[in-house]
Amino acid sequence: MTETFTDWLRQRSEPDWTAVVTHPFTQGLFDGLVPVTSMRSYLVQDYQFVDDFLALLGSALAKADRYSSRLAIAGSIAVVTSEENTYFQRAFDALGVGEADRVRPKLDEATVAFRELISDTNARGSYAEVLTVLTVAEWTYLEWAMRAPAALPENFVHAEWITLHNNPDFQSWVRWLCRELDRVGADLDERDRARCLRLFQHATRCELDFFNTHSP
Ligand SMILES: Cc1ncc(C[n+]2csc(CCO)c2C)c(N)n1
Repeated sequence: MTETFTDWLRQRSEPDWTAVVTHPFTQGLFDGLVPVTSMRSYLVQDYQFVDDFLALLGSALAKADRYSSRLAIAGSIAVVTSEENTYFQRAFDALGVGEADRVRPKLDEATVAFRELISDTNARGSYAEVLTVLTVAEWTYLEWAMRAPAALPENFVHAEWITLHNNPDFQSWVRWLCRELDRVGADLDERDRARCLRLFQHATRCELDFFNTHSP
C-alpha cells in the first residue's frame, strides 16, 4: 500500500512523536504514580488548552467542505462539552483546585506556545491546516492511551484520563480525522503539503513540551 499523508506527516515528526506517545508522564499515569502536584498543574493547564481546542473544532466545523464532515466534527464537539468537562470538574474537586485556577490560572510557557499555535491556525489556517493541528492533538493522545495496561490505576483521576482517550468512540473519531486529513491532503500542492508538515512538527513539539513541563 502506498503511504498515506498522515503517515508521511507522522514519520517526519520523529523522534518527537515517539517521545510524546511513550512519555514518562503517561507511564506515571498507568502506574497511578503521578504526584498530586504534577497532576494538578497538568490538568489546570490542560483545561485551558481544551478551551482553545474547542474553538479550533469550531473553526474546523466552519471550514469543512461538506455536510458529512461537519456532522462528524459536531459529534466530537458534543463529547468535549459533556463527558470531558465533567471529568475536569470532578478531578478538580478531588485535587482541591480552587476557583481561580479553574477559571484563569497563570499559564505555563508550554500552554502559551500551544495557545498561540492554535489561535494562529484558527485565524489564518485552511481546513487542511486546522485538521493537521487537531490530528496531532487527538492522535498523540490515542496512541499513548492505547499503550495502557488492562489493569487501570485505582484513582479515578488517573484511570479516567486514560479511558477518555482509549475508548472505541475516541478511536473512531481519531481514525475519521486521519482519513479526513488524507482526503483533503490529496488535493494539496507541494507548498501546502509542506506547510502542513511544518505545523504537524510544531504541534508535536508543543505536545512534548506540555508533558515535559508537568513531569516531576
Ligand atoms: C495538551 C493536550 N493535547 C491533546 C489533548 C487531547 N484532547 C484535547 S481536547 C480532547 C477531546 C476532544 O475529542 C482531547 C482528547 C489534550 N487533552 N491535551
